[in-house]
Amino acid sequence: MNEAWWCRPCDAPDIDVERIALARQGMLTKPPGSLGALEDLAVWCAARQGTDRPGIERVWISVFAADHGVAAEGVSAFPQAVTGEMVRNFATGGAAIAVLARQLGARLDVVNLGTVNDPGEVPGVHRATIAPATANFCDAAAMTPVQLRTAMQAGADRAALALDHDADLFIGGEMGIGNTTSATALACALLDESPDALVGAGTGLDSAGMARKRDVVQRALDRHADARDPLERLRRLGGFEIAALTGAYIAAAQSRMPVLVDGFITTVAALAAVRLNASAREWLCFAHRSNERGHARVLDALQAQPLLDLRMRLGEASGAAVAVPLLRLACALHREMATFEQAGVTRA
Ligand SMILES: O=C(O)c1ccc[n+]([C@@H]2O[C@H](COP(=O)([O-])O)[C@@H](O)[C@H]2O)c1
Ligand SMILES: Cc1cc2nc[nH]c2cc1C
Repeated sequence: MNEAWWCRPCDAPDIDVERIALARQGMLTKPPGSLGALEDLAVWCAARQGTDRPGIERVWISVFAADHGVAAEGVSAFPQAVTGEMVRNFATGGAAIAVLARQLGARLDVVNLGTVNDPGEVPGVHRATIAPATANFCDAAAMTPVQLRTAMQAGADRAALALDHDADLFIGGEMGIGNTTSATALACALLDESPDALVGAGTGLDSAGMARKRDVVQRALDRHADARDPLERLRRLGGFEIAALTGAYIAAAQSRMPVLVDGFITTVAALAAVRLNASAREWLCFAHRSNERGHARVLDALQAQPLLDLRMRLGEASGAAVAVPLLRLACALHREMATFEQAGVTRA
Protein backbone atom coordinates (compact mmCIF):
# COMPACT_ATOMS: atom_id res chain seq x y z
CA MET A 1 0.00 0.00 0.00
CA ASN A 2 3.03 2.24 0.52
CA GLU A 3 3.22 3.17 -3.15
CA ALA A 4 -0.24 4.81 -3.06
CA TRP A 5 -0.14 8.43 -4.27
CA TRP A 6 -1.30 9.79 -0.91
CA CYS A 7 1.84 8.40 0.81
CA ARG A 8 4.20 10.54 -1.29
CA PRO A 9 5.84 12.99 1.11
CA CYS A 10 5.10 16.72 0.97
CA ASP A 11 7.92 19.25 0.84
CA ALA A 12 8.78 21.06 4.05
CA PRO A 13 8.00 24.79 4.09
CA ASP A 14 10.97 27.05 3.25
CA ILE A 15 12.79 27.50 6.58
CA ASP A 16 15.16 30.16 5.18
CA VAL A 17 12.21 32.34 4.15
CA GLU A 18 10.58 31.58 7.50
CA ARG A 19 13.66 32.94 9.27
CA ILE A 20 13.73 36.06 7.09
CA ALA A 21 9.98 36.66 7.64
CA LEU A 22 10.37 36.23 11.41
CA ALA A 23 13.21 38.74 11.41
CA ARG A 24 11.12 41.21 9.39
CA GLN A 25 8.28 40.95 11.91
CA GLY A 26 10.80 42.09 14.53
CA MET A 27 11.75 45.15 12.43
CA LEU A 28 8.23 46.48 11.71
CA THR A 29 7.00 49.55 13.60
CA LYS A 30 5.21 47.80 16.49
CA PRO A 31 6.25 46.26 19.77
CA PRO A 32 7.49 42.73 18.92
CA GLY A 33 4.62 40.24 19.12
CA SER A 34 1.92 42.92 19.35
CA LEU A 35 0.10 41.68 16.24
CA GLY A 36 -0.22 38.29 17.90
CA ALA A 37 -1.53 35.52 15.69
CA LEU A 38 -1.40 37.83 12.62
CA GLU A 39 2.40 37.73 12.85
CA ASP A 40 2.39 33.92 12.95
CA LEU A 41 -0.03 33.84 10.02
CA ALA A 42 2.14 36.09 7.84
CA VAL A 43 5.24 34.04 8.62
CA TRP A 44 3.26 30.85 7.96
CA CYS A 45 2.21 32.13 4.52
CA ALA A 46 5.71 33.40 3.69
CA ALA A 47 7.36 30.06 4.45
CA ARG A 48 4.81 28.21 2.32
CA GLN A 49 4.84 30.64 -0.61
CA GLY A 50 8.64 30.78 -0.49
CA THR A 51 8.67 34.58 -0.44
CA ASP A 52 9.01 37.29 2.19
CA ARG A 53 6.24 39.17 0.34
CA PRO A 54 3.37 36.74 0.93
CA GLY A 55 -0.19 37.36 -0.27
CA ILE A 56 -3.49 35.51 -0.56
CA GLU A 57 -5.16 36.82 -3.71
CA ARG A 58 -6.65 33.83 -5.51
CA VAL A 59 -8.73 31.70 -3.15
CA TRP A 60 -10.19 28.40 -4.35
CA ILE A 61 -13.11 26.78 -2.51
CA SER A 62 -14.23 23.24 -3.39
CA VAL A 63 -17.41 22.12 -1.62
CA PHE A 64 -17.91 18.34 -1.75
CA ALA A 65 -21.47 17.06 -1.31
CA ALA A 66 -22.53 13.48 -0.61
CA ASP A 67 -25.18 11.45 1.17
CA HIS A 68 -24.76 8.95 3.97
CA GLY A 69 -26.43 5.57 4.49
CA VAL A 70 -26.30 6.14 8.24
CA ALA A 71 -28.88 8.94 7.84
CA ALA A 72 -31.46 6.11 7.87
CA GLU A 73 -30.78 5.75 11.62
CA GLY A 74 -32.42 9.13 12.31
CA VAL A 75 -29.20 10.91 13.34
CA SER A 76 -29.87 14.34 11.78
CA ALA A 77 -32.35 17.10 12.54
CA PHE A 78 -32.87 17.48 8.77
CA PRO A 79 -34.07 15.10 6.04
CA GLN A 80 -31.61 13.56 3.59
CA ALA A 81 -33.20 15.40 0.65
CA VAL A 82 -31.54 18.60 1.89
CA THR A 83 -28.10 17.51 0.64
CA GLY A 84 -29.21 17.55 -3.02
CA GLU A 85 -31.30 20.66 -2.50
CA MET A 86 -28.30 22.50 -1.08
CA VAL A 87 -26.16 21.46 -4.05
CA ARG A 88 -28.51 23.47 -6.24
CA ASN A 89 -28.47 26.36 -3.73
CA PHE A 90 -24.64 26.45 -3.83
CA ALA A 91 -24.72 26.73 -7.62
CA THR A 92 -27.55 29.28 -7.84
CA GLY A 93 -25.79 31.53 -5.35
CA GLY A 94 -28.15 31.57 -2.36
CA ALA A 95 -26.13 29.44 0.08
CA ALA A 96 -23.97 31.08 2.74
CA ILE A 97 -20.77 29.91 1.07
CA ALA A 98 -21.91 31.37 -2.26
CA VAL A 99 -22.40 34.78 -0.61
CA LEU A 100 -19.04 34.55 1.17
CA ALA A 101 -17.22 33.44 -1.98
CA ARG A 102 -18.62 36.43 -3.88
CA GLN A 103 -17.56 38.80 -1.11
CA LEU A 104 -14.04 37.35 -1.16
CA GLY A 105 -13.77 37.20 -4.94
CA ALA A 106 -13.05 33.50 -4.43
CA ARG A 107 -13.72 30.73 -6.93
CA LEU A 108 -16.49 28.39 -5.72
CA ASP A 109 -16.31 24.85 -7.09
CA VAL A 110 -19.25 22.57 -6.24
CA VAL A 111 -18.70 18.81 -6.52
CA ASN A 112 -21.56 16.33 -6.22
CA LEU A 113 -20.16 12.91 -5.29
CA GLY A 114 -23.59 11.30 -4.90
CA THR A 115 -26.89 12.45 -3.47
CA VAL A 116 -30.07 10.41 -3.01
CA ASN A 117 -32.14 13.40 -4.10
CA ASP A 118 -30.05 13.96 -7.22
CA PRO A 119 -30.44 17.47 -8.68
CA GLY A 120 -29.09 16.11 -11.99
CA GLU A 121 -27.14 18.33 -14.35
CA VAL A 122 -26.97 21.76 -12.77
CA PRO A 123 -24.84 24.52 -14.34
CA GLY A 124 -21.94 25.21 -12.00
CA VAL A 125 -21.98 21.74 -10.38
CA HIS A 126 -19.30 19.22 -11.21
CA ARG A 127 -20.93 15.77 -11.26
CA ALA A 128 -18.71 13.01 -9.97
CA THR A 129 -21.32 10.50 -8.80
CA ILE A 130 -19.90 7.49 -6.96
CA ALA A 131 -23.24 6.13 -5.67
CA PRO A 132 -26.43 7.75 -4.36
CA ALA A 133 -25.03 7.37 -0.83
CA THR A 134 -22.57 5.37 1.23
CA ALA A 135 -23.77 2.16 2.88
CA ASN A 136 -25.07 2.40 6.46
CA PHE A 137 -21.90 1.71 8.46
CA CYS A 138 -23.92 0.20 11.30
CA ASP A 139 -24.44 -2.81 8.97
CA ALA A 140 -21.53 -2.75 6.50
CA ALA A 141 -18.46 -0.80 5.40
CA ALA A 142 -19.51 2.69 4.28
CA MET A 143 -17.47 2.38 1.07
CA THR A 144 -15.99 -0.33 -1.11
CA PRO A 145 -12.23 -0.06 -1.71
CA VAL A 146 -12.92 1.26 -5.23
CA GLN A 147 -15.38 3.88 -3.94
CA LEU A 148 -12.82 5.06 -1.37
CA ARG A 149 -10.10 5.44 -4.02
CA THR A 150 -12.50 7.18 -6.39
CA ALA A 151 -13.54 9.66 -3.71
CA MET A 152 -9.94 10.41 -2.66
CA GLN A 153 -8.97 10.86 -6.30
CA ALA A 154 -11.94 13.18 -6.90
CA GLY A 155 -10.65 15.39 -4.11
CA ALA A 156 -7.08 15.31 -5.45
CA ASP A 157 -8.40 16.24 -8.91
CA ARG A 158 -10.04 19.41 -7.51
CA ALA A 159 -6.80 20.37 -5.73
CA ALA A 160 -5.00 19.91 -9.07
CA LEU A 161 -7.56 22.16 -10.75
CA ALA A 162 -7.04 24.79 -8.05
CA LEU A 163 -3.30 24.61 -8.73
CA ASP A 164 -3.95 24.99 -12.49
CA HIS A 165 -5.82 28.20 -11.62
CA ASP A 166 -2.81 29.46 -9.64
CA ALA A 167 -4.71 29.40 -6.36
CA ASP A 168 -2.81 30.86 -3.41
CA LEU A 169 -5.03 29.02 -0.94
CA PHE A 170 -7.14 25.85 -1.08
CA ILE A 171 -10.30 25.61 1.02
CA GLY A 172 -12.38 22.45 1.22
CA GLY A 173 -16.00 22.41 2.34
CA GLU A 174 -18.62 19.72 2.74
CA MET A 175 -22.36 19.19 2.64
CA GLY A 176 -23.97 15.92 3.66
CA ILE A 177 -26.91 15.20 5.94
CA GLY A 178 -25.66 12.71 8.55
CA ASN A 179 -22.00 13.53 8.05
CA THR A 180 -21.36 14.61 11.65
CA THR A 181 -22.24 11.02 12.64
CA SER A 182 -19.73 9.70 10.11
CA ALA A 183 -17.04 12.20 11.11
CA THR A 184 -17.63 11.50 14.81
CA ALA A 185 -17.39 7.73 14.35
CA LEU A 186 -14.17 8.17 12.36
CA ALA A 187 -12.72 10.56 14.94
CA CYS A 188 -13.59 8.15 17.79
CA ALA A 189 -11.82 5.34 15.92
CA LEU A 190 -8.74 7.41 15.03
CA LEU A 191 -8.41 8.95 18.51
CA ASP A 192 -9.59 5.97 20.56
CA GLU A 193 -12.27 8.14 22.13
CA SER A 194 -15.75 7.19 23.33
CA PRO A 195 -18.91 8.47 21.61
CA ASP A 196 -19.82 10.17 24.91
CA ALA A 197 -16.76 12.42 24.50
CA LEU A 198 -17.32 13.45 20.88
CA VAL A 199 -20.97 13.19 19.81
CA GLY A 200 -22.58 16.60 19.25
CA ALA A 201 -25.83 18.07 17.97
CA GLY A 202 -24.87 18.42 14.29
CA THR A 203 -27.62 20.37 12.53
CA GLY A 204 -29.50 20.65 15.85
CA LEU A 205 -30.53 17.33 17.44
CA ASP A 206 -32.46 17.38 20.70
CA SER A 207 -31.33 15.28 23.66
CA ALA A 208 -33.24 12.17 22.50
CA GLY A 209 -31.62 12.52 19.09
CA MET A 210 -28.19 12.88 20.69
CA ALA A 211 -28.74 9.68 22.72
CA ARG A 212 -29.69 7.85 19.50
CA LYS A 213 -26.62 9.26 17.75
CA ARG A 214 -24.31 8.10 20.57
CA ASP A 215 -25.82 4.61 20.30
CA VAL A 216 -25.36 4.60 16.50
CA VAL A 217 -21.71 5.66 16.79
CA GLN A 218 -21.06 2.98 19.45
CA ARG A 219 -22.67 0.30 17.26
CA ALA A 220 -20.50 1.40 14.32
CA LEU A 221 -17.34 1.31 16.44
CA ASP A 222 -18.22 -2.20 17.70
CA ARG A 223 -19.06 -3.38 14.18
CA HIS A 224 -15.73 -2.11 12.77
CA ALA A 225 -13.45 -2.68 15.77
CA ASP A 226 -11.22 -4.93 13.65
CA ALA A 227 -10.29 -2.02 11.32
CA ARG A 228 -6.96 -0.76 12.66
CA ASP A 229 -5.27 1.35 10.00
CA PRO A 230 -6.44 4.86 9.05
CA LEU A 231 -7.26 4.04 5.43
CA GLU A 232 -9.47 1.12 6.45
CA ARG A 233 -11.15 3.22 9.12
CA LEU A 234 -11.81 5.96 6.55
CA ARG A 235 -13.32 3.35 4.20
CA ARG A 236 -15.54 1.77 6.83
CA LEU A 237 -16.72 4.89 8.70
CA GLY A 238 -16.18 7.84 6.37
CA GLY A 239 -18.21 9.36 3.57
CA PHE A 240 -17.51 10.20 -0.07
CA GLU A 241 -17.06 13.88 0.77
CA ILE A 242 -14.86 13.15 3.80
CA ALA A 243 -12.62 10.90 1.70
CA ALA A 244 -12.52 13.52 -1.07
CA LEU A 245 -11.42 16.15 1.44
CA THR A 246 -8.74 13.80 2.77
CA GLY A 247 -7.44 13.30 -0.77
CA ALA A 248 -7.70 17.02 -1.59
CA TYR A 249 -5.74 18.07 1.51
CA ILE A 250 -2.93 15.62 0.83
CA ALA A 251 -2.75 16.51 -2.88
CA ALA A 252 -2.76 20.26 -2.11
CA ALA A 253 0.06 19.79 0.42
CA GLN A 254 2.02 17.65 -2.06
CA SER A 255 1.80 20.51 -4.55
CA ARG A 256 2.86 23.11 -1.98
CA MET A 257 -0.56 24.78 -1.87
CA PRO A 258 -1.50 26.09 1.58
CA VAL A 259 -4.81 24.80 2.94
CA LEU A 260 -7.32 26.51 5.22
CA VAL A 261 -9.40 23.90 7.06
CA ASP A 262 -13.03 24.71 7.93
CA GLY A 263 -15.05 23.06 10.75
CA PHE A 264 -15.66 19.73 12.46
CA ILE A 265 -16.13 17.39 9.50
CA THR A 266 -13.27 18.92 7.51
CA THR A 267 -10.97 18.75 10.56
CA VAL A 268 -11.71 15.02 10.89
CA ALA A 269 -10.82 14.67 7.19
CA ALA A 270 -7.60 16.59 7.96
CA LEU A 271 -6.87 14.19 10.82
CA ALA A 272 -7.32 11.25 8.45
CA ALA A 273 -5.00 13.00 5.95
CA VAL A 274 -2.30 13.52 8.58
CA ARG A 275 -2.62 9.90 9.74
CA LEU A 276 -2.12 8.77 6.12
CA ASN A 277 0.68 11.25 5.43
CA ALA A 278 2.15 13.12 8.42
CA SER A 279 4.08 15.54 6.16
CA ALA A 280 0.78 17.10 5.02
CA ARG A 281 0.30 18.70 8.46
CA GLU A 282 2.68 21.59 7.77
CA TRP A 283 0.42 22.83 4.95
CA LEU A 284 -2.77 22.98 7.02
CA CYS A 285 -4.03 26.08 8.82
CA PHE A 286 -7.19 25.80 10.94
CA ALA A 287 -9.78 28.55 10.49
CA HIS A 288 -12.19 28.20 13.38
CA ARG A 289 -13.44 26.17 16.29
CA SER A 290 -16.93 25.06 15.43
CA ASN A 291 -19.72 24.72 17.98
CA GLU A 292 -19.90 21.00 17.22
CA ARG A 293 -18.97 19.28 20.47
CA GLY A 294 -16.10 17.06 19.32
CA HIS A 295 -14.24 19.70 17.35
CA ALA A 296 -11.97 20.93 20.17
CA ARG A 297 -10.73 17.37 20.84
CA VAL A 298 -9.91 16.76 17.17
CA LEU A 299 -8.13 20.13 16.90
CA ASP A 300 -6.07 19.23 20.00
CA ALA A 301 -5.06 15.94 18.43
CA LEU A 302 -3.69 17.92 15.48
CA GLN A 303 -2.06 20.48 17.79
CA ALA A 304 -4.09 23.06 15.93
CA GLN A 305 -4.95 26.49 17.27
CA PRO A 306 -7.86 27.78 15.21
CA LEU A 307 -8.01 31.47 14.31
CA LEU A 308 -11.64 32.12 15.21
CA ASP A 309 -14.43 31.02 17.51
CA LEU A 310 -17.67 32.58 16.28
CA ARG A 311 -19.96 29.74 17.49
CA MET A 312 -20.47 28.78 13.83
CA ARG A 313 -21.50 25.20 12.93
CA LEU A 314 -22.63 25.45 9.33
CA GLY A 315 -19.93 23.65 7.40
CA GLU A 316 -19.86 24.14 3.58
CA ALA A 317 -16.47 25.94 4.06
CA SER A 318 -18.16 28.95 5.67
CA GLY A 319 -15.85 29.18 8.71
CA ALA A 320 -12.76 29.04 6.49
CA ALA A 321 -14.18 31.70 4.16
CA VAL A 322 -14.78 34.03 7.11
CA ALA A 323 -11.11 33.64 8.14
CA VAL A 324 -9.71 34.53 4.69
CA PRO A 325 -9.67 38.31 5.37
CA LEU A 326 -7.44 37.63 8.39
CA LEU A 327 -4.88 35.89 6.19
CA ARG A 328 -5.07 38.70 3.65
CA LEU A 329 -4.66 41.38 6.32
CA ALA A 330 -1.79 39.53 8.01
CA CYS A 331 0.08 39.34 4.69
CA ALA A 332 -0.64 43.00 3.82
CA LEU A 333 0.72 44.13 7.21
CA HIS A 334 3.82 42.01 6.69
CA ARG A 335 4.44 43.41 3.20
CA GLU A 336 3.49 47.05 3.68
CA MET A 337 4.32 48.17 7.23
CA ALA A 338 7.38 50.37 7.56
CA THR A 339 10.39 49.20 9.51
CA PHE A 340 11.70 51.24 12.48
CA GLU A 341 14.56 52.36 10.28
CA GLN A 342 12.35 53.41 7.34
CA ALA A 343 9.95 55.38 9.54
CA GLY A 344 12.58 56.86 11.81
CA VAL A 345 10.92 55.42 14.90
CA THR A 346 13.06 54.63 17.93
CA ARG A 347 13.35 50.99 18.95
CA ALA A 348 12.96 49.73 22.50
O1 LIG B 1 -18.58 22.36 10.05
C1 LIG B 1 -19.06 22.05 11.14
O2 LIG B 1 -18.45 22.16 12.19
C2 LIG B 1 -20.48 21.51 11.16
C3 LIG B 1 -21.07 21.18 12.35
C4 LIG B 1 -22.38 20.71 12.34
C5 LIG B 1 -23.05 20.53 11.14
N1 LIG B 1 -22.45 20.83 9.97
C6 LIG B 1 -23.18 20.65 8.68
O3 LIG B 1 -24.41 20.00 8.90
C7 LIG B 1 -24.53 18.82 8.13
C8 LIG B 1 -24.33 17.61 9.01
O4 LIG B 1 -25.13 17.65 10.18
P1 LIG B 1 -25.93 16.35 10.60
O5 LIG B 1 -26.70 16.76 11.82
O6 LIG B 1 -26.88 16.04 9.45
O7 LIG B 1 -24.95 15.28 10.83
C9 LIG B 1 -23.46 18.87 7.08
O8 LIG B 1 -24.01 19.33 5.88
C10 LIG B 1 -22.42 19.84 7.65
O9 LIG B 1 -21.93 20.69 6.65
C11 LIG B 1 -21.19 21.34 9.96
C1 LIG C 1 -30.06 23.94 5.35
C2 LIG C 1 -28.68 23.33 5.60
C3 LIG C 1 -27.55 23.92 5.03
C4 LIG C 1 -26.28 23.34 5.26
N1 LIG C 1 -25.06 23.66 4.84
C5 LIG C 1 -24.21 22.78 5.32
N2 LIG C 1 -24.87 21.89 6.03
C6 LIG C 1 -26.17 22.19 6.03
C7 LIG C 1 -27.28 21.59 6.60
C8 LIG C 1 -28.54 22.17 6.40
C9 LIG C 1 -29.75 21.52 7.03
